[in-house]
Parts: sequence; structure tokens; C-alpha cells
Amino acid sequence: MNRVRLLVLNAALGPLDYRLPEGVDAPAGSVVIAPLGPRKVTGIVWDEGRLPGAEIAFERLRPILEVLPVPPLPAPLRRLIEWTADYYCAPLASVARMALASGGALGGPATMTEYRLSGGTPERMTPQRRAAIEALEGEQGTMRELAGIAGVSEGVLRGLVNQGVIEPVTVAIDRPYTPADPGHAPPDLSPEQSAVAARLVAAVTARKFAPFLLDGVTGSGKTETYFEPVAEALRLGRQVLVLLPEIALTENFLARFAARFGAAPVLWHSSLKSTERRRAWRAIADGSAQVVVGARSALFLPYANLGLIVVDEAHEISFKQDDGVRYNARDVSVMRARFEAIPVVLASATPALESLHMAAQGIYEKLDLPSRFGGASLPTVRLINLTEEKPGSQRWLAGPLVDALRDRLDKGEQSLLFLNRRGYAPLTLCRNCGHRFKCPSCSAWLVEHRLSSRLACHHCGFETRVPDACPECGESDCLVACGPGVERIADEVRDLFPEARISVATSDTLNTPERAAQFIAEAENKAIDIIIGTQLVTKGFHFPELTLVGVVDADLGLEGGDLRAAERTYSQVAQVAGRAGRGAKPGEVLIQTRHPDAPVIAALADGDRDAFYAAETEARRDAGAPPFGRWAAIILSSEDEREAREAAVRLGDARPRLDDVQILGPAPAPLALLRGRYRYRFLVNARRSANLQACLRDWIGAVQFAPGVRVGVDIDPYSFV
Ligand SMILES: Nc1ncnc2c1ncn2[C@@H]1O[C@H](COP(=O)(O)OP(=O)(O)OP(=O)(O)O)[C@@H](O)[C@H]1O
Ligand SMILES: [Zn+2]
Repeated sequence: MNRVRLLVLNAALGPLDYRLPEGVDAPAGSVVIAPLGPRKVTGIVWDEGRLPGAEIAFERLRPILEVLPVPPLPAPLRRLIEWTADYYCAPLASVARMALASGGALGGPATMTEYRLSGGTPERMTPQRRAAIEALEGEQGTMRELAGIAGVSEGVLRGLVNQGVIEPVTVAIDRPYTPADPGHAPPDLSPEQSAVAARLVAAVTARKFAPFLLDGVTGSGKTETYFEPVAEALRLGRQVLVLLPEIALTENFLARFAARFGAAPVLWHSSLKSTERRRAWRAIADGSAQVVVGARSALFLPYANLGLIVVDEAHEISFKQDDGVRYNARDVSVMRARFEAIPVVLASATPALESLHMAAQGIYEKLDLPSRFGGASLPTVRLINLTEEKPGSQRWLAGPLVDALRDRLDKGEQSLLFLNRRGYAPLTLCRNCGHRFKCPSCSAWLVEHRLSSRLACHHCGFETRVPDACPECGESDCLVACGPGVERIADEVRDLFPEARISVATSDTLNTPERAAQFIAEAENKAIDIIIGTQLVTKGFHFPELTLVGVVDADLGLEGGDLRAAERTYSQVAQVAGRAGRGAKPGEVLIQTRHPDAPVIAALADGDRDAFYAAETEARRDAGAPPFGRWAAIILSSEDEREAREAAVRLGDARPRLDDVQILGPAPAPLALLRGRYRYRFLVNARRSANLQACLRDWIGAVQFAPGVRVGVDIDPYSFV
């Protein structure tokens, strides 16, 4: 067959047909360059008969220009791309783009220039040059990397290049990674861990689709346990993908991985440098990348020989992507495992209700690690009723929590205060005229960040300096901060315990892998007495000396009133509580709340996870919410408020009338203005019997919108704003 149908990487275009020039072979999955009018497009040769479109006479087809020197995308990945586009109502091209996520990698092998010391000495030695030369002993890297290592400007290093003290070396960008060794340092597993590991190892050997829910309490050693099937895949020469929810977690994970396997895994995340990205992509595609550790986007890469997928902290909502293709990496990884015919492990101490439901139905195999490793016990939990134990004015820590902090300081033990709010205060207003500081492009308050003296919008990233005077009434010294963020709690703690060593751990302070690593090292080495952190510290950290966890405001997450508020609160508090008492000393958790009787808070106090899930399951069943029914959100947005409203009305008028689909809206979205776009929202609730995607496609496809209107479909939404 010398005609091909291409999936082109342009969401505005449908599939296009081309002819293969004489003697050129391009099997399905091949990545090619084709002419499009006067331009060129990148496309993927798709399987015959799977993309709709009219046949064009062969004589009229233009030939493709080039088959790119990369392996064809494997069939299981092509099926995954189709499934994802179909399920999430996204353009095929947008999904395929995630698989070809490194433009540079498509061009074939390449070299780059790195630098190193030549052994010579400069004509003129300066203290700065001497320090740089000492720091660069044994190092090799790009100018920028070496400047970072030596702590000098690139100009200084260029001077040394001119003097021949630093020499250029040409290296292949795609040089191989250090191999991981499955037998490097296997741990002694507990009998409980061994049983689970053996089951997973057998599943890797069997190489069949097998979804597992690894349900292990905090500190049970889930990581050590799933490293065993990883080792088995390595022995069999198959690739492994480990998905982690957050880059900040990676450092901790990398250290443990290196200790177990004697080499670093291959990293994949959005802030990789483009050379690292292409190197990783090519190694993944040719099968030489053995273990890939990545954020959700690693899921769509073209693994040559995948043998196992692990989703760690699988309950995390950061696996849900909320822009572009709105997919849930947890669910898509199960589909990928199905298409690849391999096992997939969802690991968590607080699994999503949907995952537990799948296990209860026997669709996922549930593996349990019910106790902490090494005899550590789970922490005790106590509620502090804030309506009785009132903190002082402009204070947020109640007496019993302050006493507990003092007690730990006296004993030289560590404490962690959790408040899921970055910055100093969530709202700033003028005492004189009542002016509130709002984002110019979002319907959201600006959050004060005192560490950087800025007011910031947490939705669009807008930032401005904290002004000296109110911009409305001109009065100075009249701005008041309302409510606490972690920085304000840190101030309170400093006031209470001036001698304590305090660390604020948020995405603002741990914003590079180096800073995260430094924080972890300090916490492990007992160089920090009190950690004050956001949800970032709920994830996976293991600090043996930490014995007290204080939850500053357990009610915070319940306020938004969205579908998963209770579940999210439960898992956040249970996860942060799980940081306490992981070493030899027992842990204690104090939860501040105004609603001690709310079912989720009571379940946390009793440590009764089953009761919480049972109650939550019934609530979901009544509401027709997942996993019993399905939700979808449609967001219409435009820079023009009237255009957005009209689009919403028009779509509303065209709504289908179906027995098993209920459509709510249109209504202004809770975030009615976001990044300068006005937003209207529909919420669709469907019974399981309904074909939700077909309904949405037919409905939206039948309506014409003004060119400035964007239509976003969110299947199984997590965000209800
Ligand atoms: N078999 C083992 N041998 C030695 N150390 C172990 C073993 N199992 C677990 N550990 C150690 O116990 C600690 C807790 O394990 P780990 O962090 O994997 O727990 P977890 O189940 O992932 O917990 P969480 O859900 O809270 O992140 C770690 O320091 C880990 O290295
Ligand atoms: Zn904003």
C-alpha cells in the first residue's frame, strides 16, 4: 500500500492523505513530514481504516517529504491516543502531541559542546579564577551548568576558554544512561511486604493486563515493596514507568531509588532542559531507558518495551490535568496497561473512592499493607474544638496545640504544622475605605506574600508590589491582612518560640529540586524544629524525628462545597497525620476544627477509614456521583463578557433531552473571570447507562460559536470552579 493517512499535529486539521514516494516504507506509527500548501506539517502514519475521511484519488495525492529517524509509535500507544481523545472529548492531534513531546528528538542523533578543565593555567590568575578552577575539578558540562557549579558568571568562564584553561568537548546528546542493577541492594522485606511483592513480581513475569490497588497505611513501605516488581522488570529487560504527583517529591524518591538500584532513573517532567528532554525521549523510544520516573506527562511517551506502570500516591489530585487535554493520569495509566497488556499498580494510603470501588467489584486486585514497617505504630489523633479553645485575637494556634509544640521543643523532637494556604494572608483590605485587593484578570483576591513583599493571584500568576498606600483612598498605613497563610503561622510560631528553628515548606520556598533536597536533608538531620507547610508536605516525606502534626484548619477544604471536598479533606489530613511517629518514637496528631461532629472530621479522629468511605460511598450513590454516575463540565469562555453569555445561552437552547442525562446550567462559573476570560459553566450528570461522550459531542458539535469563544469539556472533573 503506498498511500497513507496521517494524523497531523494540528488540532484544526482532520486526517490527511498522502502518497509514499517510490521505495519509501512507512509502517503505521511512523513519524513523517508532509507538505501542506506551501508549508510542512508533522504527522503520524495511522492504521488503515481507523481515521474517518473521504478517499481522494491516488493521482491527486502529494508525496510525503520525509520519514523521521525515530521508531514508529507502537500500536498500544496508538490505541491509547485514540482512547484518550475519545474518552476526554479532546482532539486526536492534541493527545498525539503529548507522545511527541520533544521536537528536538525527532531530528535524529545529535551532539553538543560541553566544557572541562584542560589542565593549563591562565596567564593572569585572579582569586575569582582560582576559585572557579578549584570548583570545576573533575566537572564537565555546558557553560551554564559549569557557571552554576563554580558560582561565577559565564563571562568569567569564557575568559578561561580563551586562555585555553577550559576546553570544549563534543559529546553525543543521546549518550546512554547508567544502567540500574536489580540486585544492587535488595532490602529485607517484612513477611507482609514479601507477600505483596511476590504477587506483583509474578504479575510482571506473567505479562498480562493486571490492575492492582496497593493499599498500605502511611509508613508501611509501599515504595520498598513495589521496587521488587521493578527489579523483576529490569531483570527481564523491560521498561518501567513510575508516576509521581509532584516534582518536589522526586528528590526523595531518587535518593531511595539510587540506594536500591545503584543508579538514577530517567527523569521526565515539564522543566527538563530541552537536551535532557530529547535524550530521555530517544532512550524511551529505543528501549534503553529502563526506569522512567515522571510527572503525568510521562504517560504518553513511546516506550518500546513497557513491562510495568506504578502510580505512586495515586489518590493525588495533581494527576488530573486541568488544561489542554483534561485527563486523569491515574485512569489513563490503567488504560495504557490494558493496551500494553502489563500490570499497573496504584499505590496509596488513602485510595480514591473510585479505586476502592473498582477493587470491591473485583476489577482491581487489592493488596494490603496494614501496618507500619519496623514496628512503628500509627499516631494517636485528638481534635481541638476551636469554638471552645479559642486562639487569641489575630492568632490561629489554640492552647493545646501550643502546649504540644512546647513539649516537643523541650524534648528536642520535630513538629509539623499543616495549613493548605500559601503566602501570608489570603485577603488584604484597606481599613479606611474597605478596598479589597483583587486580581485584574480573575475573580479572585490577591494573596499577600510577605517573604517576597508581593500580592499575587494564585490563579493566573499576576503579581504586584504591596503598595505603601491604598490605591483607592490614598491613605497610608491602613492595609490589613485577613486570615492566615503559612507565612503568618510562621510569624506566630516565631513569636511564641523565638529560639525554635522554623522552616516554611511550600511550592514558593521549595521551588527547585535543589531547595527541596536541602529542606529534606535539614529535616532529616534535625536542623529544623518546626515545619510549617502546605499540601506539599503531606506527600511521601519520611522524617523519623517528627512526632507531632498539627492541622491548623481542618475545615478549610470543606468550605468550597464541591463534590470531592470530604474525600480530599480526609486524604489530606490522613496523609499529613501519617508523617507523625514514623521512627522509633510514637506520633501524635492534633486537628483544629470548628466542626468536630462533621462525619469526615469524626472519622479522622476515630481513625475509622472504613466508616468514612462507607458514608461517602452512600452519599455519592444518592447524588449519582462517581463511581455510580458520571459528571462532565463544559466551560465556555471569551474575553468578551457578552459573547461568553450568548454562547452559553445558545448552547443551553440546544441542550438534548435525555432520560439518563441531566444538564445543569448555564451559570457563571464560580471563577467567573479567569486570566481575562469570562466563563460560563454547564454541569452534566449522567447515569452509567448513558453514552456521555456521544451526547456531548453531538450537542456541542451542533452549535456554532463566535470565533472568540473557547469550549472546554472536562470529563470526570475535579475542579468545580
Ligand atoms: N523492608 C524494608 N527495609 C528497610 N527499610 C524499609 C523497609 N520497608 C520500609 N522501609 C523504610 O520505612 C520507611 C517508610 O517507607 P515508605 O516511605 O515506603 O512508606 P510508604 O508506605 O510509602 O508511606 P507513605 O504512604 O506515608 O508515603 C522508609 O524510610 C523506608 O525506607
Ligand atoms: Zn489572576
